[in-house]
Amino acid sequence: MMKETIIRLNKVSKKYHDKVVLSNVDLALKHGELILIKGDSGEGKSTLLNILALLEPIDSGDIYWQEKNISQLDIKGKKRLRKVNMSFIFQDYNLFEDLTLEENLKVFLRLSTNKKEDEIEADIHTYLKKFKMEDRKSIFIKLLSGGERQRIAIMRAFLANKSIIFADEPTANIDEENKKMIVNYFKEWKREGKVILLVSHDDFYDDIADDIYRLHKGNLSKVNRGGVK
Ligand SMILES: Nc1ncnc2c1ncn2[C@@H]1O[C@H](COP(=O)(O)OP(=O)(O)OP(=O)(O)O)[C@@H](O)[C@H]1O
Repeated sequence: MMKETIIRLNKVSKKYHDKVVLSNVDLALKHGELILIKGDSGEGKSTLLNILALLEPIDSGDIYWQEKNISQLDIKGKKRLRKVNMSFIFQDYNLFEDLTLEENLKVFLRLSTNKKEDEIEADIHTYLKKFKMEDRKSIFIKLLSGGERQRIAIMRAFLANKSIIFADEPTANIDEENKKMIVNYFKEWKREGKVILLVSHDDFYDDIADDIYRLHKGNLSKVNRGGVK
């Protein structure tokens, strides 16, 4: 079965001042796929992620949403697409330090979804259990470890239940055992038809990636994996 494309970049270029960060980049994100982006520091991985997330304007090229050209969409329209369809796992977590874990999840869901209060409560309960964090729910975020925060950031993206997940080095602080757990969640997301765009140096994800790309000097090239997926 052909996988449906959600978002696609066509010959997208971007520079900051004189520095070319992306040069004629083509990339399609399809339902049920995990795409891994690698590249040295400063090569433009976050810029690429931000462009796909409609957070960063482009200099030239086109962006298609379900094969409709949205390059000219205004900020409001982009924001709407983002709110309905996209969630993020960032390196700095963006958690509220002075709220408890449970309060964090509630505030997040109120802001990022249109779920009703009883749905929010039920979902939080389910996911706290799933991520084995029920016993941490009343603890202030500032008292939790780096690994726990990272798991919470990932749990939050699950809870938001959007079709595209953008993750920038999501497991930098996580031990092997928890990494395996996270990888299993990514697999579950793929099975549900979600798209995951992952920026990571970690070879840990190579096996579950449908495609791996390397960004270098503005060019995005597919890594040849010798036919093995
Ligand atoms: N808003 C901006 N204004 C000017 N230059 C920028 C801006 N954002 C990024 N850059 C520059 O563009 C280049 C690519 O940055 P980007 O953050 O996308 O790289 P990266 O591959 O994600 O790096 P890292 O792995 O270190 O996070 C860098 O040289 C950076 O300094």
